[in-house]
Amino acid sequence: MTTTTKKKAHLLGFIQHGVNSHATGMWRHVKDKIGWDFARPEYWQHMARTMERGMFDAMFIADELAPYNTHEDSSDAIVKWAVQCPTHEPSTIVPIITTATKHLGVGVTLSTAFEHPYSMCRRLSSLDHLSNGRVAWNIVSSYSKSEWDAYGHTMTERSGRYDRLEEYMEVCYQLWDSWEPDAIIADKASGIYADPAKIKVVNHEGKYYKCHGRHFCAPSPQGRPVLWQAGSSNQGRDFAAKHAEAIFAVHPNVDRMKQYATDLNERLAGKFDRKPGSVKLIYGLQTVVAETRSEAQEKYARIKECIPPEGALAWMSGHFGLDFSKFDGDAIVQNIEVPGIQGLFESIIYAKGGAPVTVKEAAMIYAQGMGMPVAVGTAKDIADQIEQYMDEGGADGFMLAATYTPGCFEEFADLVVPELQRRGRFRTRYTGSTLRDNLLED
Ligand SMILES: Cc1cc2nc3c(=O)[nH]c(=O)nc-3n(C[C@H](O)[C@H](O)[C@H](O)COP(=O)(O)O)c2cc1C
Repeated sequence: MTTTTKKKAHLLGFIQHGVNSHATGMWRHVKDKIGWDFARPEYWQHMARTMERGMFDAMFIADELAPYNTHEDSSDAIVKWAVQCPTHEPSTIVPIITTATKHLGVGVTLSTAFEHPYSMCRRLSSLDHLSNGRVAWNIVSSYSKSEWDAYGHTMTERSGRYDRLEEYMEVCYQLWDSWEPDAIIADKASGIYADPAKIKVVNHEGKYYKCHGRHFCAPSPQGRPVLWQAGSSNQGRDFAAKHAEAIFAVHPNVDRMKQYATDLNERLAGKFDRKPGSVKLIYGLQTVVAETRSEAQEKYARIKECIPPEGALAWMSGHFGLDFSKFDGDAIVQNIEVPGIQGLFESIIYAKGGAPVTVKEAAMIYAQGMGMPVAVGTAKDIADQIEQYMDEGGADGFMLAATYTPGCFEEFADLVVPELQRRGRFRTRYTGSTLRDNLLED
């Protein structure tokens, strides 16, 4: 008789370096950040230790570079309702998180749009050194007009952004791979620190970038950060299948998850000669856990009460690059095309299994957790749902969207993690020494 071992889940805490993450209005929840200030290191140290106690793979920090300004051609509603605003620079908290922990990784979202690959590589190599190899990079290229306005550039359209991103990665790989492993001699007697013959000068003259110089950092523990991606258009999926080691996707139900996993595996094998299943598929999930189902439903209702309708609509306008204030609240989203994040818009379109969703409904669904499925119930209920998404939907793990913090992660670590461990679906100790080791293990 053969027994098949079911795969174990990977877990990440999905947040922003700001007053509010991805559940709009959560800053006003009675349990949010009691005694904590998001702009102080103690909060991040506590969040990090909580996630490490729960044996998460990493904390994953989303980012955008400026408040959205699509809604009514303004960022008023965004600042008024704290819609991902204020948000501080994400890489500044990486060393705080990694010095408070031994194993927890950090995924950091950094846009390529306004930064040269040379300084991006230097920053990421430095962070990988300081964290002992626990850094991932969520590669984004600025989908929001507000970012281009803030940096004083005209926004390029999607295909141009991906074209440029390809070249960006080419430069990054050259820089990260330019030091041979034995380039450092550090011979005090002769005074020779490194062998120049073993450190390539990168000479890149491309359509978008020029780079002539040596990478300023010696090879870091992981060599390069774990490469993460969340592109969801056709081009975005190809980019992810070519470059990513892990993907973050949001799908509201098992069927959509299954379709996505099949599509990705076809791209991996068919277009990029990579093994199907070799890229970790991490799906967004929001959880509301309690000792009883009725208590969990009660909690969920309190969370939803915090959402400000205007802030919800403004967030949707920001993510999808379209001014939803111009639409009738009863207009059907299935009839609307958006220029912004395609994959997340699909999570709205399929929010009711493909049945019509109005703009008004969409805004409230989206504002509560970016269109992710919400698991509400006891630890057993949530573990059942997690197992189903893994066994039927192809998930390798979950990006757990914050509600009130740090409470939602404390509750998950205390209640859901032990249940998953009892079922053999989650690690009971960290086995790897780097984020890549831990994340890529089965
Ligand atoms: C689940 C998910 C999370 C994302 N998080 C971010 C983010 O934090 N910052 C950002 O600038 N873009 C983010 N994006 C945007 C994408 O990485 C990508 O740039 C955008 O979707 C445009 O590419 P696409 O048209 O291929 O989807 C996210 C997208 C998805 C699907």
